[in-house]
Amino acid sequence: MNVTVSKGNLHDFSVCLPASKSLSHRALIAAGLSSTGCRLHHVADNNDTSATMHALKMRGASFTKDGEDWLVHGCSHGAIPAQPIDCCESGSTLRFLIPLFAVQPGTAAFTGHGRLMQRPQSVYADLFAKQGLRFEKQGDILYAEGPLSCGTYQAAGDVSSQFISGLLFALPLLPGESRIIVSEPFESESYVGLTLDILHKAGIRVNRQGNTFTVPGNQTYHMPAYTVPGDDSQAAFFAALALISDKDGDILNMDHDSHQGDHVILDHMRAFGAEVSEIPNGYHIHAADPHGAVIDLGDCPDLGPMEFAMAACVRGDSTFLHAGRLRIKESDRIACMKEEMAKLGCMLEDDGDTVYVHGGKGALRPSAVLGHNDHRIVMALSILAACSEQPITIEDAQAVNKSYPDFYQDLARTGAKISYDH
Ligand SMILES: O=C(O)C1=C[C@@H](OP(=O)(O)O)[C@@H](O)[C@H](O)C1
Ligand SMILES: C=C(OP(=O)(O)O)C(=O)O
Repeated sequence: MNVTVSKGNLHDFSVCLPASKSLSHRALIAAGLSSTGCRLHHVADNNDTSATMHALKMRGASFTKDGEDWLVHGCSHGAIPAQPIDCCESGSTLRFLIPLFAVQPGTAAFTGHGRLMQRPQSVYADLFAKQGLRFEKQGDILYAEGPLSCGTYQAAGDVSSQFISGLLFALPLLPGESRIIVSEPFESESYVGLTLDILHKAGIRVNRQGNTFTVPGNQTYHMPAYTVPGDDSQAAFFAALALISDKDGDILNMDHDSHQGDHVILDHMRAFGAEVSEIPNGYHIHAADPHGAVIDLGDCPDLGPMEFAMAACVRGDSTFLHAGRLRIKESDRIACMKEEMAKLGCMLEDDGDTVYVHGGKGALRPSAVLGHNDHRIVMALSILAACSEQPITIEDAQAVNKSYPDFYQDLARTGAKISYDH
């Protein structure tokens, strides 16, 4: 699908964020492991969370829709399906579920689409090899053998926190105590915090001392009823729109007490010269004095694409530190943003782990841009287009379905002009 976006009648706006994708995955998993049954409210409905639900069904959980809620009946030790488990394009689904299917004997097969099966699995590859278990990719199928043993798991912290979250979900189901020791730098650490929050709600005990997580075995999940909060990662798009377009934006369904690492978007917005104030159920963003900033993306990589684009439109240059892992997401988010922003006349340079964006861009050069099948690239480019007098066409725009299927409906409520070419 191609979508053409321009400024149209852009005005002050109010947008209500969808439910958090990260917390939805976690709540679905904790519920899918609870045999006591559980009601989940406001679960994010997108391709990634559907992949997690589908995989949990293959493991033996059942999900029934009751109005807006999901009623979940789970099981702690599920079946290993004969068919490959299709994780679609979701890194979270694949990395959270590999160890869960490996708590029992047998070999589970996983597959995926887009770039998923090329994204790194080195942390699990090493851990499975140490236990003499098969962990092997043949074409687009990954085979992972169980049973994992209790004991000590040494895991690199600089590839993806999703490996640590995956182990934290699975190790409580093993018969004895385990320890995970994460090496520095421990990047995207806040996401492990979200996993611990959900485990705690589900009655699972984990003792954390620094980078060492001690997990008693033989535990049982009891996920209580839970409402998934709004998605702070998605706030970046509309906060950036407010800053670049000089329209005031109310961003609703954003928890004031959020533990999501991407809540830091509010601090980033202040660093870029926005005034941010608390309002009931969210935040008000006002572009006071937009200018460049120095931003650390180590704990919040998903904010990168939108912030690169925003940085091009403000006065002065910006620097993004610890950005290297953006290369191993749904696309190489540094190379893709560089390529697409160049088409619009914006300049991004990179040097290893650091990205530099030259600010001060006035009118964007009208051009068709590619979304590279990456939802965050598509949404970042669409926000730039919504600030442009000239229409800009974004190709591959259906990628928004990965995390935010209603993105264009919400963008249309800001007054931006949007047309679709299916
Ligand atoms: O645990 C999670 O929900 C996620 C962790 C992050 O990945 P990394 O840990 O690989 O950075 C983030 O980029 C991803 O979108 C969601
Ligand atoms: C990287 C992302 O998700 P995942 O790793 O789950 O595919 C994302 O949502 O930007």
